[in-house]
Amino acid sequence: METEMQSSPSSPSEPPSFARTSAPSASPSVHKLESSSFSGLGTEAVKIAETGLSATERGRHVISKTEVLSGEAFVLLSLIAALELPTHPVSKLSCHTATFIMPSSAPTIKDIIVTPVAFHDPPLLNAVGVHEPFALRSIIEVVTDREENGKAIYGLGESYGDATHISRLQRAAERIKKSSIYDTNGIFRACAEVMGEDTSTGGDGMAGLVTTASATDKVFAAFEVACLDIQGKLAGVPVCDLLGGKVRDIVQYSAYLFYKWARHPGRDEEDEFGEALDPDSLVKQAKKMIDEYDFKAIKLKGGVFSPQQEVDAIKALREAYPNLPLRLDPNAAWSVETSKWVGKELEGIIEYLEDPADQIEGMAAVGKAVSMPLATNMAVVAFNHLPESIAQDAVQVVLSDHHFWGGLRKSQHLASICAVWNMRLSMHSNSHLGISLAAMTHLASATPNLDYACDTHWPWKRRDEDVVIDGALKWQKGGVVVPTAPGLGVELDRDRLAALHEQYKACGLTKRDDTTYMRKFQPGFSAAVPRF
Ligand SMILES: O=C([O-])C(=O)C[C@H](O)[C@@H](O)C(=O)[O-]
Repeated sequence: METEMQSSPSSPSEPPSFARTSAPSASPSVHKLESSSFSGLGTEAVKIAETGLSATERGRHVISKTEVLSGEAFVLLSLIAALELPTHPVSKLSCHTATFIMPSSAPTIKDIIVTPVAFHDPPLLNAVGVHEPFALRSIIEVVTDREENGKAIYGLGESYGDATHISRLQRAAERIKKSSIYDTNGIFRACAEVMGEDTSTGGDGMAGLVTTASATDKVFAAFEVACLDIQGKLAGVPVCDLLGGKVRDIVQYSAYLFYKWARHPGRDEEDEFGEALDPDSLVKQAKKMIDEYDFKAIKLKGGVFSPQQEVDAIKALREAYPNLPLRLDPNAAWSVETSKWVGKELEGIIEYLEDPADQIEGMAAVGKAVSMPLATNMAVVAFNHLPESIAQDAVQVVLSDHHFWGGLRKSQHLASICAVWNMRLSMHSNSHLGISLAAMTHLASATPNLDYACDTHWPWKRRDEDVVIDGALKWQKGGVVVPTAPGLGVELDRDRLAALHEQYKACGLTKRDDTTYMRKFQPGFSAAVPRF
């Protein structure tokens, strides 16, 4: 333990004022507690220290003094009582100003490892093209300076796998080393600084479907989740407890249907779902997913075929599943007029229509003409989009996504804003692995108004491909049981991580680009909106 007392010329009559400052980087685990004046405290401290009592007894003695001492004085005397200071150095406390250097209880970030991975992805069709044979992600391991059973305590995050995004994560990782794992505000500032210096372009990780989210929030989110994972592990509580406690034991997800090809052209592997290019095959797809997961809501990714075909598909799903809420999402592929037509056709059939038209203005125009709520994960994807959207009443449901809304706590800020402005909340997803599913589940479990069934791409992932040890995430009744183990509740499987990293290196992809891939097979394909 290091203690340091320094005198200074400040007036003894000034009230004590303390500032807790981060220690110099050379000694990251140490914090300074400074006082400009300790008028009268030296005497009190000496009296307590000289009692010869044990630390616990000295603590009690300090508590008995709290009625007469200011808060700052109480802090100082508590330190003396608690920190086993030997009597003789304390007796030298005849100064009026002091700086204590005490060991910090906050673990700091010792290292961050960002590992790009690739996992198999079926040829799922959307408005901008078709999924490539591999989905890319980045796995973020934040390693602390603390150990348990001889192993460093670490936290996990998961994010996009585009090379540009990975390079941003790596640069931010260097900047936030030595930060306290509790200082997520400081980590955010460091990410903002790094992004302020960034000149790279692209890296959205979503094939151009979401381009206006905050790059800082995207970089920060992965580190925030990892820090919360560590905080939960250290406190012995699940992440949902750090977010206010779970309000539901199971987080519901929707059956996320896609039009799809049977296999990637030129590749042998056929996935378990087969082709789905018409209403009947989509109903079959829904049945397969619902039989396996017991999903209680259905979402269809549209924007692929003519609006009439997609309306027919929704009507077929309604017939097959009369009681399940339905949603249709064409990723802004329709004009305002087409959107209005679809809205009228599907009145009373779908619970919300997701991103029918482009931008806040397009959504607001559609909203004036249709009766169902409009949802978005394209028009409103950052906090600075909210005022305009609210002013125009452009959307009634925001699809949160902690990967681009700045992590779990900022997603909860979004939830509060939605509650105030009478908007509802759902959750968006992209192809992802178990770390993201755990984070999504903790967030939704602890956010009371995030009460629509969330989106997930989980059923599209091969069961044997992940980076976490199997068994922690349990599917039940259409949802994921909120993990109760400390932190996110998932642990890294290093062999699987290594295998998916090798797959990343071998697959030759460096960014998600559904459009270029689609053009290999349909050279005239255009992702420009509106397509219909
Ligand atoms: O709801 C959405 O817009 C999405 O899920 C975006 C995804 O990237 C989806 O379109 C996909 O996986 O093709």
